[in-house]
Amino acid sequence: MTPAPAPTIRKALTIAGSDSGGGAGIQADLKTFQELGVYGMSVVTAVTAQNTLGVHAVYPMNEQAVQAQLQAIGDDLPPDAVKTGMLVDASIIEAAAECVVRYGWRNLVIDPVMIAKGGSALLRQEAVSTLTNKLLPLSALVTPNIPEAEELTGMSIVTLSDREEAARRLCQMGARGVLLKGGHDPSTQDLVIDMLYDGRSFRFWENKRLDTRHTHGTGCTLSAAITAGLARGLELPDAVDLAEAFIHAAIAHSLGIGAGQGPTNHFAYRSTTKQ
Ligand SMILES: Nc1ncnc2c1ncn2[C@@H]1O[C@H](COP(=O)(O)OP(=O)(O)O)[C@@H](O)[C@H]1O
Ligand SMILES: Cc1ncc(COP(=O)(O)OP(=O)(O)O)c(N)n1
Repeated sequence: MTPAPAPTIRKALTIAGSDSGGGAGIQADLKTFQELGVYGMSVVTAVTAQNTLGVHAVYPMNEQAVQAQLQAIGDDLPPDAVKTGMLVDASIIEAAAECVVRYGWRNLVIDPVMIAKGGSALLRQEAVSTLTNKLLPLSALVTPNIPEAEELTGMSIVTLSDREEAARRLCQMGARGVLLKGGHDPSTQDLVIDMLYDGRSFRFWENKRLDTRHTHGTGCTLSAAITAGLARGLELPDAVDLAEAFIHAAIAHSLGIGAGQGPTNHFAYRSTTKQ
């Protein structure tokens, strides 16, 4: 009997910080990749001592350690899609940008992580301009929440037309696409509205706003699910569709662990959806 052909293994890389509590960062990304059938790889930029009560300490990796991890991936395991999360400082952003160019990595999703929900800084303020100048122009998609979009564009975002203007500006700054997330918008009380702009048109995803405190790592999980979709060969709107379903299930069926703001449930999508 002829053996069945080997399945194509799709690979995704996350360049991000470690969350010891497992709800955000590298851990959330790898769980999401695994759940969506993509082989996950990681470049660790920092180790955080973190749980559902907050970020207790941050230990950045040195630049050489980050470069060595990037090179190890680039020389042997070309990813089909790449996402970035906590990038700490300008030197790490530059190392990541340099490898994206050197190895020709496509499907780059930037989650411009700046401040954890508890208020801890995950990116140095002076590194924001390096992110916009060096990494943004290489991206297929940037996924800011509203405060991050305000920081990146320098404009305040209150209305829906502000959101559209911010997305246009981010594309003018070099991003190919923008997913502006609505979790932080107080004006939509019963709904969360995420908006995709591809440089030409807008598309909206409206979901019921779930009444839960367990939303730690939602941004990481959403961007990792989009990255997994792109690695699997989906077009951007279809990858966002998949990721929206994944994050909504993960929040709706949260695990309820920890005394504070707990993680989402990365198993929920698989266990509630016919695959
Ligand atoms: N209470 C909620 N109910 C349902 N979806 C939510 C809720 N909070 C956030 N989301 C979704 O989680 C994702 C992350 O949103 P957001 O909170 O804006 O970003 P971040 O986690 O980066 O701060 C988005 O897809 C958003 O729609
Ligand atoms: C190591 C690490 N990376 C990113 C975050 C931020 O996660 P995010 O999904 O944006 O939101 P919160 O987890 O802050 O609620 C993090 N906390 N740690």
